[in-house]
Amino acid sequence: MSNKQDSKDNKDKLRVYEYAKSLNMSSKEIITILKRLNLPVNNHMSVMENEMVTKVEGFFRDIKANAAAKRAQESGGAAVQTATAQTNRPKAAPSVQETTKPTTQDRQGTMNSINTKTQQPTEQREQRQQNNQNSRPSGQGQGQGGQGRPSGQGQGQGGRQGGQGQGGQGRPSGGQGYQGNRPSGQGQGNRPSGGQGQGYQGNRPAGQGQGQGGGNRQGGAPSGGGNRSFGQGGAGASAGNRPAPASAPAGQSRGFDAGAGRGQQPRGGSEDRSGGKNGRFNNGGQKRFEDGRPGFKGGNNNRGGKGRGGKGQQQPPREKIDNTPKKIIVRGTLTVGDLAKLLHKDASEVIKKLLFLGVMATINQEIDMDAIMLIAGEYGVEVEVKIPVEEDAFETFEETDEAEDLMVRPPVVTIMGHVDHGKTTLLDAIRKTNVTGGEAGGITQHIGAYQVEINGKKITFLDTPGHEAFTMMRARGAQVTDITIIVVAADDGIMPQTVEAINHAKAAGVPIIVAVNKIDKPEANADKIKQEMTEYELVPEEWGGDTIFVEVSAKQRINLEGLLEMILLVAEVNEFKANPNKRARGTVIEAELDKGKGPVARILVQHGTLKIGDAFVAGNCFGRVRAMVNDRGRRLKEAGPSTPIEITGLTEVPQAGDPFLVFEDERKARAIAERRAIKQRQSDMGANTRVTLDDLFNHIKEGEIKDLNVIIKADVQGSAEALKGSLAKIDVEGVRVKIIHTGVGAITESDVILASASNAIVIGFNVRPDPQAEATIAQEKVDVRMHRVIYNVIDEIEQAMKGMLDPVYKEVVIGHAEVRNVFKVTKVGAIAGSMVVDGKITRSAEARVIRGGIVVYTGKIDSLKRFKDDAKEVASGYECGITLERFSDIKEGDMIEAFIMETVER
Ligand SMILES: Nc1nc2c(ncn2[C@@H]2O[C@H](COP(=O)(O)OP(=O)(O)OP(=O)(O)O)[C@@H](O)[C@H]2O)c(=O)[nH]1
Repeated sequence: MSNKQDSKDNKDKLRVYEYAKSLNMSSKEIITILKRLNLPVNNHMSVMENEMVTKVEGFFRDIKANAAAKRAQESGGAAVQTATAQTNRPKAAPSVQETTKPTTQDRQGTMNSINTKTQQPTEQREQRQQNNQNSRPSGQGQGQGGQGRPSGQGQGQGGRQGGQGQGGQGRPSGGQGYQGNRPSGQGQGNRPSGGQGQGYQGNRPAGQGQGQGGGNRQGGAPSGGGNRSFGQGGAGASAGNRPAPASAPAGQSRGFDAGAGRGQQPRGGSEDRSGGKNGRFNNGGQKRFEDGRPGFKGGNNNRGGKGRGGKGQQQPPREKIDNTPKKIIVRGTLTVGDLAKLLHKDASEVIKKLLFLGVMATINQEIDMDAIMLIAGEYGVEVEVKIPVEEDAFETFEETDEAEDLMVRPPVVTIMGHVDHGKTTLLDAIRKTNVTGGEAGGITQHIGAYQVEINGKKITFLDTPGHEAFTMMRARGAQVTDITIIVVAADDGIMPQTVEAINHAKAAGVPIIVAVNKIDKPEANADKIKQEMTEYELVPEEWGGDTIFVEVSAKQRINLEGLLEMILLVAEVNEFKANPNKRARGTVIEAELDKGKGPVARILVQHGTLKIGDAFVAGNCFGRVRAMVNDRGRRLKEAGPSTPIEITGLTEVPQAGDPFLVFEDERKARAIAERRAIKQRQSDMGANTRVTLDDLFNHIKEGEIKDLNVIIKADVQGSAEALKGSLAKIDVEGVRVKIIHTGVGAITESDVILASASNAIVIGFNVRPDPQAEATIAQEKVDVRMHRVIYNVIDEIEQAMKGMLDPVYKEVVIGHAEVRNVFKVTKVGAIAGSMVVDGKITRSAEARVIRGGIVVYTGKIDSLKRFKDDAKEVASGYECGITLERFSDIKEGDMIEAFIMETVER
């Protein structure tokens, strides 16, 4: 019971938003007013007690009263009239509330709904209808109205809303319509409840009262020239309709009010319309209300007034409650309606402003950023543009930095060159050459890259020499290297891999420094190297080119500083910079599953600063930086641009070349990583079915190709790559291996699901499935093979692939028998009495009959007999009787050739 009661109470409670809606205001506006009145309010759901409603209404009333007073002061006679009108009004208007309330019909509606919740709507509608009917017929009003406001008036209200009585005004008829109403208005005067017309006017109290007063007067007066457009229109009409307007002051004033109301509000048109639809008077009310809220539509009102020719009656500026926001946040384009909402303006107002800017737009039309800026500028509102970014594909965008935020960062260097030319020796020599102060003697740790310091400046070297790693990174979209060093042994010269390295560096557009190594060797000839290099457009500076050549000996540690200085010089010229004061972004250089630490990733921070505790996404994995160590094994709290570090705190093992970005929290990082993983899987699966033009011919040529889809999971990236390479080389006719996914770390549930969806087998190399994956494997019946030796994997796959092939058969002729006699036996057919002339004839063999060199039959042997007994086989030199399946046209002299189909080993 009590619950019911509660819910009933709840229902009966008036919430801020409901109240605001009833006034056609925003909750924010009401909240602002409530706060201004020191009334307790939290948000739009706060309950509006009756007392609060009263106070708010009092507030409106005060505003209007003030405005009225001002106007009264300013315009003498009119004021008197107004006063009269007002004093009259109470009589006409039965309810005090109505007369005193500054608000609108809407508001009344609300009040009604609170207090009485009654018949008004119906009554209104009826009235409205009357109005309409009344209004239409009469021509006068029109004429005047028409004159009053050039074009607009009729329109808005008139035309369509004619329906509403007000509309009536819109159209000339409006005036009349209204007055048509009047009668009822008056009638209402008599009937307390009736009162919309009155309510209407009642609401009007001050501002409008005045305006109308003026209007009325004029209407009433012989001169009748309505000063106020509408009011006048109305007045005129009313005058016309009603013989003695003056005698019915209240009525007039109302009539007027109404007229004025509309007249003043150009906007009214649209609202009227809606009102019209609802069949309520609310519109009128709204307009009034708007009048009442000068800040809101004051401008329009004024304009409207003028438009309608309110010559003499200049409306004094009204007080405004300015609820225009100071700043709006815009994400991309907006519709006019949305912009209007953001600006707390009427859409029609915005549309009008757009028109002035030369843009014709409807409420639902999208407007671009420029127009948004202009409109907001018109209201003095600041616009903050937030362009939403595709955070899932975070590697594709990068925050732009202001020039002043950028700071010089260490260059990142990769060493490339031919086998045995000394890459590794050089990397090791450099690592030892210069140890950052205070860290000498620190145990160097392999983290995929290291830093050295020379002349107080740092250089970062990627530890994996060779262009394969370099290009693999690049293929994965990671541009990590700033400078490449091409090592050439001075005793050897340019070799194939030297050329490849040059081409890879050039393709990446990365500056090249040539290190001519092994200069200690007696047979070293640096000039020969330089000469050869010119063929690849690498011309030494001393020969007029722009390539830096440095002669070094990695082994003897000769001129290593010279090389480092040259690196710094190139870096300086290229101005490698980054903004250290933002979230970290980088690239995974290596990653693995460490037995003790779990997944670890070696990362090169490229932008921003990575800190302990940062949540991040690396490829399709996510995590929170638990610990960070540098190449000296030193624990770091943060790492800036170009710093290589090893981090723990990942949930899975990412891949080398994966992009890395810090996000505000782990939840977001997880969500992004998961979406990236799904996307990747989808594209992996899509890749299976996708046929490119390049591929098309192969597909056609291969006819029905068979793919063995394979997913590789390995303990380290290197093994995964090695397996991938070896499997790709398996050559079994008609079948090929398709690696659909490779990864480092345990076999996960998502691997198994991918395998199941793409009918793939999973190869685990030195890794095991995790517990969830185990369950899914059983459920999905996925073939998972665990191996520790690469050779075994290849062998197993090769076998499996052979098994997939359709068996290939070869025909083997086993013997011939010559037909010597033919016996026809009823029900049996023809028996060929034959002599086996070579090989043998077996019961299970197939046979063909050759007559004069032509095959006349191929089929199966039906029976083979030796005398009367069935025989399994009959050897050469023996006679036998043979019948053939469904063939009895055998003739003497025919040769029966027996053959079998043998499977061929591949
Ligand atoms: N004399 C002399 N020998 C050198 C020098 N630099 C490297 N070597 C020797 O050259 C051989 C190959 O050196 P690595 O550093 O392994 O060459 P690499 O280019 O890394 O070779 P891969 O790793 O196979 O690609 C080793 O025996 C080194 O000792 C040098 O400056 N002078």
